[in-house]
Amino acid sequence: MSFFWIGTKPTLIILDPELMKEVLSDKHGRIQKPPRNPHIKLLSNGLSSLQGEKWVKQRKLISPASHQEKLKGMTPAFLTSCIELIEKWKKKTYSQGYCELDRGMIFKTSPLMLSHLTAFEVPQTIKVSNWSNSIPTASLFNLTSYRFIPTKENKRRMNLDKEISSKLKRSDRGEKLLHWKVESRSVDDLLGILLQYSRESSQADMNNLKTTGMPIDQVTMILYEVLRLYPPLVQQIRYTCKTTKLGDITLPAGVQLILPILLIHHDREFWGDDAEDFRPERFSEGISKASKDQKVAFFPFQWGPRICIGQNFAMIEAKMALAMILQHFSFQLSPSYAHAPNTIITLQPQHGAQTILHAQ
Ligand code: HEM
Repeated sequence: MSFFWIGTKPTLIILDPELMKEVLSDKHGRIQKPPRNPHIKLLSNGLSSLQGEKWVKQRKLISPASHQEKLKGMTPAFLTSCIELIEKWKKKTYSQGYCELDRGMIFKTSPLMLSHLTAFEVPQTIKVSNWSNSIPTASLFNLTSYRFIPTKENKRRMNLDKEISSKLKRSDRGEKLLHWKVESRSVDDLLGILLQYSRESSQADMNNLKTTGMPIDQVTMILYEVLRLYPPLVQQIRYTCKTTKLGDITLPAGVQLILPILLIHHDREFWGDDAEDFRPERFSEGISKASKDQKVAFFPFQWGPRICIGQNFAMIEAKMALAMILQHFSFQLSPSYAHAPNTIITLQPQHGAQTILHAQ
């Protein structure tokens, strides 16, 4: 633990994963998330920014949709999305057998993805990928009214917002979703909508995926290792709102707690001398055995009651997408790629992730 001041805020950086878990597991309202500034609220005004009773209510409402069993039923919908993407890439590679892509292709706003994210009320994945250029400017001018000034970036953001809303309104599923949101009906309704999506047409591809025997466990391992080296959220901030005992020390109210996820994910003390290397095999026996002394030092989805509600969803979707894509294409970094991870709310490649895609 190291203690210092940021401006007028007494701040504690927590470097011990056990203490980090303690902070994130607080159920007594002693430790909370800091209030968000209005620009961040624009990006994400759903569950992740709620506190107290409102959070408890909404989390309870959404939780059933995030359980593994429920999500399994959504595989046809995931598959359809992947097939659409593969078809698009096949067209691009058709003439030369390869093409160069930049990041963001996967996050092009497919109706399915829109409905997923809206369902959980986390529009940030889409919005961050599209708005990333506007954020540094916004954070420079940390003024509540800045977002209303009709700058080029603000206009782009407003248009994107309109586009997303109108896409949702146009599609049948979208209409149902909006209805669902307005009336707060059961989450099962939403899953029903997603399940209907192309159930029959994608069954053949599901069978195909099974017979080609992709080493799905290895795909998992790869995803974990990527999330260890490049966790989308590099740190979490909390603050004590009451006197709080943490480990051996008692903190007064008003102490800012910084949880440096990225730093812990790269710490040799927990991951060994090869902490900087990309070595998916370290997860071959699961998360708890991946780090030294079986201490869990892996927090890409956070921990405790506010753990990412979309983690199963994200992992299933990513696993399936990767397994399917690798059956049709191989990847190679483009010579124009420059490795420069950068944080604009989430960790992302500053100059893009130019990749050469080869049709198999
Ligand atoms: C690799 C992908 C993802 C990662 C690494 C990730 C990570 C995280 C993290 C670290 C948090 C805690 C944020 C905080 O407390 O400030 C969080 C919260 C959340 N995530 Fe994710 N997430 C991912 C994908 C998703 C997806 C696909 C969804 C929805 C379908 C989702 C929905 C949410 C929600 C609703 C919360 C707020 C939970 C709460 O406050 O109770 N996430 N996520």
